[in-house]
Amino acid sequence: MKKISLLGATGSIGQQTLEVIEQHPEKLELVAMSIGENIDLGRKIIQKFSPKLVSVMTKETCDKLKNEFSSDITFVYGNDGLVEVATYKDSTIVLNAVVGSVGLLPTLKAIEAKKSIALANKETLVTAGHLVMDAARVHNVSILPVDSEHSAIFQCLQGENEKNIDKIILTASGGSFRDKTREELKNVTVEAALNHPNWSMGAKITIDSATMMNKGLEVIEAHWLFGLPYEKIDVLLHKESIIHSMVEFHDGSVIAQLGTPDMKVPIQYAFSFPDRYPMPSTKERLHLWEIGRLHFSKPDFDRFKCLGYAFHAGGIGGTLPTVLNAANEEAVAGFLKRKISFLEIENIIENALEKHVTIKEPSLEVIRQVDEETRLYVQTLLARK
Ligand SMILES: NC(=O)C1=CN([C@@H]2O[C@H](COP(=O)(O)OP(=O)(O)OC[C@H]3O[C@@H](n4cnc5c(N)ncnc54)[C@H](OP(=O)(O)O)[C@@H]3O)[C@@H](O)[C@H]2O)C=CC1
Ligand SMILES: CC(=O)[C@@H](O)[C@H](O)COP(=O)(O)O
Ligand SMILES: [Mn+2]
Repeated sequence: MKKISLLGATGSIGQQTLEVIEQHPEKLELVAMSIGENIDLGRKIIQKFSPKLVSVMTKETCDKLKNEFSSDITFVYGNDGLVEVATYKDSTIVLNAVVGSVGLLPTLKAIEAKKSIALANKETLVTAGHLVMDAARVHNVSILPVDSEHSAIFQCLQGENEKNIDKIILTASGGSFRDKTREELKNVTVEAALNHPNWSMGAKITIDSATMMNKGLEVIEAHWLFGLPYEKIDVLLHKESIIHSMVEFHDGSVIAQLGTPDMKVPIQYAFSFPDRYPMPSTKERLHLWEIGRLHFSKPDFDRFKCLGYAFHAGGIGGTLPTVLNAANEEAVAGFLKRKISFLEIENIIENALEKHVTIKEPSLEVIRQVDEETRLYVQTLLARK
């Protein structure tokens, strides 16, 4: 039985993780979880799964829920609460599905507590990949990718010698506006941006997908997970999201992982690895004859500027990816609140990157400082709008 701590149970990945747990009750059990602001959904999850430990965002919510539920359930709150869930004594694996760099500290603490990490929260690796991967090495802990592309690459690499990799090829749908020109992007709405062609996901990642910052974050995530230089990481536009990514080896062979666009597959693989659990018989399988044709093209870096910013920040390293991530989180929040236009997201990120003087090999304290300073800088820009 795998005992799971789930960070971000009320989100898109969190909900799909709970479905996977329900589908395999003899193998998977939820023992601890965190929720954000969605208290109503949180209540329903607690009633259904009876976790032993629950973290919420505020003391007020914590006190309220303590009065509603039996004393068998412990309630905690805030960033310390996230860490308590991540390090809960009875859990063996932590699935981190919170959004944003708030996921960094719980990940590091879970690694120190020797929990396996199933990582959906890509911002953690973008912000401080060197700290996370070093900690995983020191504590001999596995980081199992949940992000669909990285799970695909991880699956393609099973039984392979990493020295034979020529490159990895991350596929990208191109997001909600993949067929629009830059001129047409000037007046796009939040609603249109939230309408991803293939995946149903949380708001922040759906906007990232539309700017292609999602793919940029994934390039940096891949660099850390697979220990590859940026020259060996390619991005390929593939609008159907059927091939989830590929690895090209030095004998010219290319191995790909395919499947319908369904996050429950990589979530489940992170739990079942190195085994595989069967897919429920009710679930639709991949029928390539129904799809007919798959399409591929190279991304245009002038069209998708965020992709270029991510390769640049990743290549320089140090604190620059921290700035990239924090500026992006704040700019996307500003767009979702309708303070700025879609194209202003990339202008803000470019400004923040240009202004920053990179610090090499930053400590956690420096990462936190740079993250906070960048957020304040972007908030100042947003306040002028
Ligand atoms: N959705 C997807 O298909 C994929 C997502 N990912 C990555 O997985 C992560 C989660 O994405 P997704 O599920 O879409 O996001 P959602 O926005 O749907 O969910 C985020 C979760 O985090 C919680 N949360 C948000 N802010 C805080 C905070 N400050 N403190 C504590 N909890 C918080 C939310 O709580 P509440 O809702 O209760 O406020 C919710 O449970 C992201 O890093 C994303 O990039 C990667 C691949 C695919
Ligand atoms: C499901 C998943 O892993 C997302 O990160 C997805 O890849 C987003 O799609 P694009 O960024 O390719 O549009
Ligand atoms: Mn992805």
